[in-house]
Order: sequence, then C-alpha cells, then structure tokens
Amino acid sequence: MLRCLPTFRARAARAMSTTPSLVQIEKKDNYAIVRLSRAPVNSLNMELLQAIDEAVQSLEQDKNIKGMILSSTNPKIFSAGLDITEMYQPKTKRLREFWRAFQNTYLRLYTTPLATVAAIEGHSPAGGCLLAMCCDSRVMSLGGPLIGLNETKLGIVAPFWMRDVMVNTIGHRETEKMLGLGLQVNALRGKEIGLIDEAVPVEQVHSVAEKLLLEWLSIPSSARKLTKAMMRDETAQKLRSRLDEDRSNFVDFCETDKVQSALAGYLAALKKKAEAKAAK
Ligand SMILES: CCCCC/C=C\CCCC/C=C/C(=O)SCCNC(=O)CCNC(=O)[C@H](O)C(C)(C)COP(=O)(O)OP(=O)(O)OC[C@H]1O[C@@H](n2cnc3c(N)ncnc32)[C@H](O)[C@@H]1OP(=O)(O)O
Repeated sequence: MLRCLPTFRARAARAMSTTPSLVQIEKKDNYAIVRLSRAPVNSLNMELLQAIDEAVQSLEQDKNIKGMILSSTNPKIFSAGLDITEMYQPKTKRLREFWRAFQNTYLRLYTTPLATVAAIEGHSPAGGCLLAMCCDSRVMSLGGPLIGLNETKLGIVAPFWMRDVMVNTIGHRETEKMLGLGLQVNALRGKEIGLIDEAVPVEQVHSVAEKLLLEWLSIPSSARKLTKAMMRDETAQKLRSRLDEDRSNFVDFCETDKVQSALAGYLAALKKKAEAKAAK
C-alpha cells in the first residue's frame, strides 16, 4: 500500500498538469479568491458554470472560510458571459443541462451565506455582469472595461431573473434603459448608477476588493447572513418555483430560427474581429 502511494501521487500530479482547472481557488485566512480560468475569455460553458457552483459550495462547507472574492486569471476579461457556442446549433439535451447549470450557479452565488465581492479588472458583459451582480459588492477598474447586460444587441432576451437581479442592484428605470438598449458602461458610469461600488485603477482592484470584503466580514456573522437572505430569498424563490418552465422557455426560444440566425451573425462578427486583431 505504502509502495503504491508515490505512483498514485505521480498519476494525480500528471492528471492535474494535463487538466487545467476552470476555476482556481486560493485560500487566505478566512476568505478565498476564486479566479475564473477558462481561456481565452472565460466564456461560461456548462463545465465552467458547474465548476463555479462547485467552488462556492465547497467554500460554504469549509468552516474557516467566511467570504470570497470572485475574479479572473485574465486581467483583460472578467467573463465574456455565456458561451455562445453552447446556444448556437445546440443539441436539445445539452442545452437544457447548460441552462440548468446557469440557473444553479446563479442561485448558488446570489444566495450564498458567504460574503462575496467581485473584483472586475476586465470586460464583464451579459452573464459576466450577472455573476458580478450576484456578489455583495463590486470593484471595477477604471479605463476601458465595460459591464452590462447586452443581450438585446445580440437579438436575445435576458431571462426574468437576470432582470430581477439588475433591478435589485440599480433600480427599475436604470434597468429598463440598460437592459432595453443592451448598454454596457465603464466603471465610472457604473458607479454613478450603483452597478459598481468602487471604480479604481486596475492595480488597486484586488486590494479594494479585500477591503470591501473585510467590511462585510466585520458584521456579526448571523446578522449579516440573515439580512442577506431577507434581501435576496424572495428573488431567488421566484426562479426556484419555476425552474422547469424557465428551462423550457429558454430551450424553445433558443431553438427558434430567429435566435439561431442572430447568434450565427454575432459569432461571425466575433470571429471577424478576432481575425482582424490577429492580422495586425
Ligand atoms: C423569453 C424567454 C427568454 C429565455 C432566455 C432566452 C435567451 C437566452 C439569453 C441568455 C442570456 C445571455 C447571456 C449571455 O451571456 S450571452 C453572451 C454575451 N457575451 C458577449 O456579447 C461578449 C462577446 N465577446 C466580446 O465582446 C469580446 O470577445 C470580449 C469579451 C470583449 C473580449 O474581447 P477580446 O479580448 O478582443 O477577445 P475576442 O473578441 O477576440 O475573443 C476571443 C475569442 O473568444 C471568442 N468569444 C468571445 N466571447 C465569446 C462568448 N461569449 N462565447 C463564445 N466565444 C466567445 C471569440 O469568438 C474569439 O474566438 P476565436 O479566437 O476562436 O476567434
């Protein structure tokens, strides 16, 4: 048995070196930094969504961990949102499972008793914006990066629960404009409308995120958790009571010719842009 151990260790090490983790977890004293790590742009495919859900769940079960900072290994991109290739020319079974993973990740992150801060160094459109809005606070870097729910610009519609989270964050009228026009804003504008709590130079994003997290963690734990639940459970419950219906709506909507051709056009535009960038 003892002689088997090095072989087992070597195999495990080999497996780790060949299977890059989609989410990196770095534990500090009483909190963890969770870094999205799916190259090139952290687009949220089913496996990344599941990995985020599992990461948060495992931290919830660690009695030493009270909070987390959600971040990215790519300083230019927090997350490019849902992986469009999951929705384009999909297989129905996978599409349903993909949406289930998105629902689960949202519910986990929005209602986790952990204190959560999003450290947004780079772009954060659509699903990326949702992940950030699920956190208790958001810090974003000044300059180029943009954040927002841009779905309408792709010819698709965000589900009611993405809208609800935005309404809870920035209010009804700002959501009406952001969502309807598919707007993305920079950190300064984000701060003006309450989408972002702190807009700072990129090199300060992590230290300010830590400061905000420690502020949440300075509140007596049970009072903080019960208040979070009081603020968020009603919104989460709305989806929990309609999970199947929401999945069916998504699958039906996604499989329409109109949505498929909108997604084809958007993917082609992204590809063209990437090719032009590579040619420079
Ligand atoms: C009524 C009932 C309603 C039910 C629900 C119905 C519908 C569903 C709605 C669901 C809600 C949707 C949420 C979403 O999240 S949709 C995704 C929206 N995301 C975006 O629009 C972002 C698109 N990407 C970009 O804008 C840029 O890529 C960037 C993130 C700003 C990064 O720019 P840059 O660094 O210049 O990188 P590239 O553009 O060159 O991209 C590199 C490669 O990555 C590919 N890519 C980018 N984003 C995605 C994505 N979201 N999914 C898949 N792939 C993506 C890109 O094509 C490049 O690939 P290549 O290197 O192979 O060419």
